[in-house]
Amino acid sequence: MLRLEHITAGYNKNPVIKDIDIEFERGKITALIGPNGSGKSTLLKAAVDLCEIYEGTVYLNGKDRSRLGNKEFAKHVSYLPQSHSTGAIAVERMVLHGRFPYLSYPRRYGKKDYEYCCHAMEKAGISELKGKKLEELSGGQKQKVYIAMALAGEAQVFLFDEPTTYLDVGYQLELLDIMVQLREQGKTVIVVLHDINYAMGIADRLAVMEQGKLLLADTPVNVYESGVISRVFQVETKILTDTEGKKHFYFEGIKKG
Ligand SMILES: Nc1ncnc2c1ncn2[C@@H]1O[C@H](COP(=O)(O)OP(=O)(O)OP(=O)(O)O)[C@@H](O)[C@H]1O
Repeated sequence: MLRLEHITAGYNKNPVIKDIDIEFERGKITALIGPNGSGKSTLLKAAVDLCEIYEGTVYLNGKDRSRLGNKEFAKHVSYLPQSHSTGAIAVERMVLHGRFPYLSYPRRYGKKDYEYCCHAMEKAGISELKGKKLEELSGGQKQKVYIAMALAGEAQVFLFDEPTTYLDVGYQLELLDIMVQLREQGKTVIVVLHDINYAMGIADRLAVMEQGKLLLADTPVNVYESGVISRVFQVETKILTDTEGKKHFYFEGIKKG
């Protein structure tokens, strides 16, 4: 579906991620984890051509991304960045922007666009905010608007960069559920998460980054058993099994010595 083949990418001629080689399959959730500054966001940006690519190729369904037009690519790949600009734009208008790649000349939103937009606002729990201006919203409400914008399209691949930021715990869990639903619909989900338990809970695969390199991409259990999490985050970890047999990470403390 989406493949990064030996990608080296960064900013201002400085490579940040190096020789990243990974394929994201249809109907699977991959959680990207790693310490601050390890290159998780840059990996997502490289996939959507928002940083400089020095080596390697991004493929979507076997086609070289650089040969697909931006609009064609955006039809299939939806990207939710870590930070957003805010302005005086109304919520519904903002969510409608998620329909932009699907518009043909004369670029007017039609009935179908409003239906997708309405459904996405419902999913994100912001229907009652649709007439408000973005600048009037709280951090969490704004984040939901951007989530709705990502959901308003008809993409096959979703890239979410720390989507739980600003959200209360109830909505964090709802968002995880939305990602699981996307997987059930056969979509590809790639999500940067700092909460390892969330990542363990929903991901088919954890991809661990450190200093711009992809160390390992494997099932959550295999990643845990490899000891890599404890090493890259410099923490002592344990897996606890709850009464329903679900496994949870427990961070005992900072690694000593
Ligand atoms: N626009 C930019 N211009 C120059 N350097 C950048 C830019 N964005 C990120 N970097 C650098 O690239 C490196 C990796 O940053 P990136 O945001 O990809 O890491 P991350 O793993 O997503 O971090 P975090 O967990 O803190 O969000 C950092 O050293 C950062 O300073």
